[in-house]
Amino acid sequence: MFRSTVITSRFYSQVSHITTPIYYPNAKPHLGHLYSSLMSDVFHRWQLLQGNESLFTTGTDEHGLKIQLASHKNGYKTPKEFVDRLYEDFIQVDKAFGIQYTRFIRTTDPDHTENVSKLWKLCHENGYIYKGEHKGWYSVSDETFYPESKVIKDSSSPGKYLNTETNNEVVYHSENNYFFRLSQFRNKLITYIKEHPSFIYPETKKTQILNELQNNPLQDLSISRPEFRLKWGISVPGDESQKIYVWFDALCNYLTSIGGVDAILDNKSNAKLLHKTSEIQMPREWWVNTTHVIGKDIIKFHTIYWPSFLMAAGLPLPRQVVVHSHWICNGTKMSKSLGNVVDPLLMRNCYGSDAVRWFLLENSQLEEDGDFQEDKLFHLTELFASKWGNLINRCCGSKFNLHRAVQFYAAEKNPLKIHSNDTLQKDMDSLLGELEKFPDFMSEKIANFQVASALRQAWSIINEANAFMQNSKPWTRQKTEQDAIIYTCMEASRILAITCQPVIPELANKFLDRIDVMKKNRSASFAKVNMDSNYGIGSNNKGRKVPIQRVSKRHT
Ligand SMILES: Nc1ncnc2c1ncn2[C@@H]1O[C@H](COP(=O)(O)OP(=O)(O)OP(=O)(O)O)[C@@H](O)[C@H]1O
Repeated sequence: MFRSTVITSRFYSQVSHITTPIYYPNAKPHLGHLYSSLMSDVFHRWQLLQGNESLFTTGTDEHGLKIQLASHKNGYKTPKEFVDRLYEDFIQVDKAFGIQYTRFIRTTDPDHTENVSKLWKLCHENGYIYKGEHKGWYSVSDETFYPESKVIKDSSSPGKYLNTETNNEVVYHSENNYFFRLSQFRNKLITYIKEHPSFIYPETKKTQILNELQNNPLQDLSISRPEFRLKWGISVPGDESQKIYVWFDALCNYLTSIGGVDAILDNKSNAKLLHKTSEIQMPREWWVNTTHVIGKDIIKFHTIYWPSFLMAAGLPLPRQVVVHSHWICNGTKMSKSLGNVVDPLLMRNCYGSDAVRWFLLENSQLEEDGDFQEDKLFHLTELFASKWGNLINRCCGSKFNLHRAVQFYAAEKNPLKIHSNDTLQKDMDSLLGELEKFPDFMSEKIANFQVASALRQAWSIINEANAFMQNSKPWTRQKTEQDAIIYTCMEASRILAITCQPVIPELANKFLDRIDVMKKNRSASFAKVNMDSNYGIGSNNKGRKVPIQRVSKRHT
């Protein structure tokens, strides 16, 4: 399921690999899944726009008891038939929203199952896995054992118990399992996190995990389940009576997707592990430049369990784990199990994929839960049409000549001047100044996964350009001043559209098409004032289509 063919890493400092969590295909994806994928997609597209090399992997976590039970409940003959049907829903959402992954990994892919066994064997050979008896409170829904201290009686159902972390039901169990010596990693993790202060991001999440590690000893972790209870999983190497715990299996996807354990250890491409058409050279370089984007619900698995598994296997750790907050609905986390979800496909059909993409990024903050409001999404589509679309329509009106303006100011490099009006000159200089700063501002925000403020800044520039157009009345002015105004406003649109391509790939390109920016002039290096001296050729011709249509609000 690779999309590209040969992936090289010529500039090691400029390679990056970004991942989403692999999602559990036990029900259709919702807006929360799209959000994690979108954050990763924007980061990946940004790297490509800069001419850097980037890999982006996402996928589905297809083993485990929850899938086994859901498949049975939904009347499927086997869990494989069930996941074969449901993973397509995730691909469909990715396609609908232009999520441009380089690999969609499924944990049932043969290279993955082989790779999980390898990781297990390494941890075992290094003495970090042993067999023992496991007693405790188990939640089927969370596939996790909880300590006694986190178990309470369910006040609404006598005889039932709940865990205090997720509020899901727990039952008391005793069984033989394999254990991972997690307890041995507490100090190693504390040291690593302190020495690599950006490993867990944002800062508050780093502090949370450090506090947790400093205040609580780590218990060894049960990493297998008896086959009679969990049929749908990867067998423990050398012991068919046990299946590997779903988190050990799932987390390993991040290694599989760029070549697997052996390839990373040897730092050689391992064609055998990969799909035949693709090859990743120097996989270790990609691995150490890997960023995991995750929701805060799975922070423990990615910042405690996963680094410990890697250390146990003698593998290096990824660069960073970026933890985002949740989209909530009716006061609680939007989740498949609760069903309190917003269907991304429905929103796309009503408002378009790019509007949803921009909306999710502009209305979210890494550290605060977000509330989805359809009214706001609709309002955004109005802004695209009435502010950005309208600015382009006006400058591309038949009274003006954008190409002439581009030639005069970009090609011939004449100074942009409005004579005898200091206020307008100031407005123009301010707009050009904002434009010069915008791409770097966006770059910094994308690197910090805080795109909202950059998108708000884009609106501020569009508003400034609209006000400048209105106040300067280009239709009343002589040619060179008229051209200076039209040119400045369309430089705003051009630079913003190039820079915002990773966020609104379709719409940005429609805007660029409308002002006849050549395809080869849409990379990051062109996002500078006066950088393109050859656009706008047919933009003021009569009969050109508007780049964006208004949409109606959905009746709810
Ligand atoms: N409400 C949400 N807001 C933001 N991200 C979410 C949300 N729900 C899921 N995600 C993303 O999906 C990941 C979890 O995937 P999962 O398939 O377990 O979703 P889920 O809806 O929580 O499922 P379930 O209800 O079955 O536990 C999160 O870590 C996050 O990346």
